[in-house]
Amino acid sequence: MIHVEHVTKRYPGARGAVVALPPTSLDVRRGELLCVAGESGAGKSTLLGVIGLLTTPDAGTVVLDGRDCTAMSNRQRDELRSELVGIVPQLPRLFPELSALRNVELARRTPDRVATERLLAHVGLADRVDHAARTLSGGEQQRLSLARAIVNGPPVVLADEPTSGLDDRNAEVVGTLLARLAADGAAVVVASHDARMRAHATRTLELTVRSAA
Ligand SMILES: Nc1ncnc2c1ncn2[C@@H]1O[C@H](COP(=O)(O)OP(=O)(O)OP(=O)(O)O)[C@@H](O)[C@H]1O
Repeated sequence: MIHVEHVTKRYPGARGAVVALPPTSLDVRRGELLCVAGESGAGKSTLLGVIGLLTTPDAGTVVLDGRDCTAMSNRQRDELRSELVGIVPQLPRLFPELSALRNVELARRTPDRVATERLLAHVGLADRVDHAARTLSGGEQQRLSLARAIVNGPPVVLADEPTSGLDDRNAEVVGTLLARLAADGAAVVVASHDARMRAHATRTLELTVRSAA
């Protein structure tokens, strides 16, 4: 489902180029949960951005569901992303004044209140359906963010540090939900240096900080 070959990314810096992502290759099939680990600055978020077609690599190839994204226009990339990819950002991006239900319904391609309530129950928010997002706890907001990302059943799910700042109970809930998505047939990639998240992975890829040559 995800094929990444020799992608790299650098940014210009005051003291020479910054290596945001060293040459990286990976394959993730449906049913797998890959944990991308590595110290701060190793390129985990950059790699997720490249896979999610938000960041264009300097070199290398990204193929999603058999479709080579290398030469795609921004519009084609946007369309493919909305068709295939669900992204759980590091910090939940929610509409704070809107209810949990509205937050998910706005992300849904075809409105379906009953299905949204079922999804919210699935992520443990059955009793928070009508609560404004801003009134939810950090763990609840993270689960709501996950619900938004998966509402259209994307075959590719990318999550950036989904357990950071969560207590053990919420971290376990989020890790279990992501593992279940993989078991149900998604290709899941999680950027995390959290051992609690790594415990749910079928595989781990360790990135290391590189300095520009
Ligand atoms: N837009 C950008 N412009 C300049 N430098 C960037 C940009 N994005 C990332 N970088 C640099 O690239 C490197 C990798 O960043 P990235 O956010 O991918 O690391 P990370 O492994 O996700 O780190 P963390 O665990 O702290 O979130 C860092 O040195 C970062 O400062």
